[in-house]
Formats: sequence, structure tokens, C-alpha cells
Amino acid sequence: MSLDHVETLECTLCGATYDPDQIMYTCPEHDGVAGILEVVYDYDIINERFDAPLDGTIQTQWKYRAFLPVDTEATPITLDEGGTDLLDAPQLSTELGVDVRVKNDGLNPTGCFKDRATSVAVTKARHAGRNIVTCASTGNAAASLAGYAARADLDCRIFVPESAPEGKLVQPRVYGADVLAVAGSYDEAYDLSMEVTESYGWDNRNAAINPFQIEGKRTVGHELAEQTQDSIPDWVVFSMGDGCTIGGCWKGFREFAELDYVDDTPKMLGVQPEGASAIHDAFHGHDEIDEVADTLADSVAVGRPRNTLKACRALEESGGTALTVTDDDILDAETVLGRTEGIYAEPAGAAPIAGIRRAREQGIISSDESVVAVVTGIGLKDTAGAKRAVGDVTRIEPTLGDVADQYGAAETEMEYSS
Ligand SMILES: Cc1ncc(COP(=O)(O)O)c(C=O)c1O
Ligand SMILES: N[C@@H](CCOP(=O)(O)O)C(=O)O
Repeated sequence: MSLDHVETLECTLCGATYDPDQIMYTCPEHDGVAGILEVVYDYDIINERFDAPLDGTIQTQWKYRAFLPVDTEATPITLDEGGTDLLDAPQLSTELGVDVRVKNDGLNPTGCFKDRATSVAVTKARHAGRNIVTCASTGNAAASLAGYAARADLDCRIFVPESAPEGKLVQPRVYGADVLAVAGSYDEAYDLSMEVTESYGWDNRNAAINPFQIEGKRTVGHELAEQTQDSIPDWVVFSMGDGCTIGGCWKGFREFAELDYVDDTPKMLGVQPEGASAIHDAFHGHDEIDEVADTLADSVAVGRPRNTLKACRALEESGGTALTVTDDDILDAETVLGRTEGIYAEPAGAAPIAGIRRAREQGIISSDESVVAVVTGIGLKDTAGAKRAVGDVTRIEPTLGDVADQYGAAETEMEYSS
């Protein structure tokens, strides 16, 4: 049994270090603020163990097992997450005036990139003999945890704001989880889940405090590095909520560059809605940060992000930046992505497209650069949200006349042979 490739857990605020075998979420030295822990690895051990060819063939994220903070003896709890396609997007590129590729992470097993983190979390929980897993969620992490808990035969109890899209309240229950719809915001559901974790001792998946979550998310960085090694993009674009995902991707890409698996790293661009812009505001040094989230992009409706520090580090170290877009921009991006490339994203998944358009307008991204947009979630969980972009369906009677009202009379008569 061995976790020897994990050196320590290091507090991002004070640098104190902790034993990675302990069940510990945050550094206890900081009252009131979360001292988020960083997993520090022994890369000599990882490098020795990692022998998979970087040939672009990626069945699942467990190709990078040597990099994951799981015991070498643990059996992965997996639904084949990761290994998502990196698609050329010629029509979207024309629309945005820059070369864009799309990493379609909405095609993960539960419809969201969260599965990368959840697979690691549930593998660790199961290996440690935990029986009950929990989290607070805007809906995607909930569905993801519920699916993997089902796979691992663990009890799952989750806290979701009651305003979450219907599909996100239903999906985790189909996987057999208890869903408690909290009469409040995601931030309030999150605070409650923390109290519950302390009182009941359930295993908490929340990436905001569970240091191992971001580690699963970083496989999207490993994959992108492998998939783009001959054409590393100038920019990789994510939407940001708590900030853990962009931080994870950057850590994954950066460590592949530091190990000389790839020659370069991209700049990270973080996109937030105007109504939930706390990381953007912190990055740009705004004095006042509005802690009330108000946006239709429900997955990133976060007023008090817990991973601002890791997100800002990713933006800074990569030479990237953060920007905001309006809800209308996001709705527009959802249909642009759908109609140009046949990809149906939820609002937070489409926000990077709105961000690229804004970055082009502001001269942040120039026309001769290349960009990868990471679509983090599928649109099928929130059809009511998408309906705001496409409007009501056209209703007709089952007659040719009603079709003609739409398209005019048929110009040619088809001849059918029997
Ligand atoms: C679909 C989707 N995109 C983006 C995000 C933002 O990720 P993070 O909170 O790690 O910044 C989330 C949830 O957090 C999400 O569910
Ligand atoms: N928007 C997220 C929030 C929690 O996810 P996490 O992976 O950051 O813990 C969601 O889908 O619930």
C-alpha cells in the first residue's frame, strides 16, 4: 500500500505542511478563511512510474494514474471519464475570427467535467472505508458524485439550491442519491454542507476544500498537453465559478511542461458572468467584491469562490487574464456553439465562447493566435435555460398547408417509383 508519490499537503496561505494520509480538508491555522491545501508531489517517483506513450490515445483519465493522489493499491472507481475529444471548429473559428478548437468535456459520463474529480474522490473515499459521501453543488457536482457513489455502492447525500435547473435535481436522484434542495443560494448550501461535514463526519467531495479534487481536474490539462503537443494553443479558456477547474488544468499542463513532456504552456483565460465575477474582480485588484451571485449561468453562480487563490495563480503564472461577459452574451454563445459546430453546452459550458468573442473585441486575443475552449458541461440538463435563447417552438397542424406557410409552396414535384 503506497501513497509515496505524494510528498505533503501544503497550506496555500501559510505554507504549513500536513500528512497526506490524514483526513484533512483545510489548514486549521486560519480562523474564518479557508486555508486551502495544495497537494505536493515527488515528481521523480511519478516520472519513473509514468510509462504510457504520449501518442494522443487516451481511453480514460486513468492513463495518468501515476499523477493522481490515490494509493497504488486502490481500485479506481471509474465510469471511463476523461479522454474527451479535442475538436477542430472551423465554422466557430470563422465566426470568432481566430483559430479555435473545442475540448468537449460535456461528454463525460454524467455530462460534465466534474467526473474527473469525482472519480478520484470516490476512489479515495471507498479505499479509506468511508460509507457516506456528501457535497454542496449547483447541480453538476451533485449528479457526478451521485453517479460515482452508485458505482462504488456508497450512500450519497447532497445539498443543492432549490433554484437549480430541474434536470440537475432529477439526475442525482436517478442515481439513488438523497438530494436536499436548500431554500437559499449555492453559497448557503455550501456553508450548510460544511456544518454537516463537521457534525456528521461524512466524506466531503467539495473541490473548494477537499485538496484532492483539483488533482482529478488537472487531468484535463494533461490531456490537452498530450493532444496539442505539436500545436500548443496560445490560450486555453474556461468559465470560472469557485476557480478550482482552471487552477487544476493549469497545474496539469504546467507539470507536463516542467517534466519536458511538452515544450510550452498556454495562457489561461478565465471567464465569469458580470453578475458573479468575484475571481475576475480579485484578479484585477478591485476593492469591493459583490458576494451575491446573480446570473443565468447557474453552474458558476458563486458569490464567495473558495479557490480564488489557485485560480488567480493560474492566470498570473500562465500570463493569462480574466474577463466578464453578460448573460445575453452567454445565451448567444450557447446558440453559436450549437449552430456552428453541433455542440450543445449549458450556459457555463458556453461562456468560454462568449469570452473569446469579448477577448477578440478587446484585443486580448489577436487573430493570428490559437485558442482552445473547454466546454465543461452538456446542455441537456437545462433545456428551460436554453429555451431563453431559442424561444418557443413553432407549432403547426399536420398539413402541407402549414408547412407552406413556413417555407412557401413546394417548387418541384418529387416523383416516386414503386
Ligand atoms: C459546467 C461548469 N462549468 C464551469 C464550472 C466552474 O468550475 P469551478 O467552480 O471549478 O471554477 C462549473 C462548476 O463549478 C460547472 O459545473
Ligand atoms: N458548480 C459546481 C460547484 C461545486 O463543484 P466543485 O467541483 O467545485 O466542488 C457544481 O457543479 O456543483
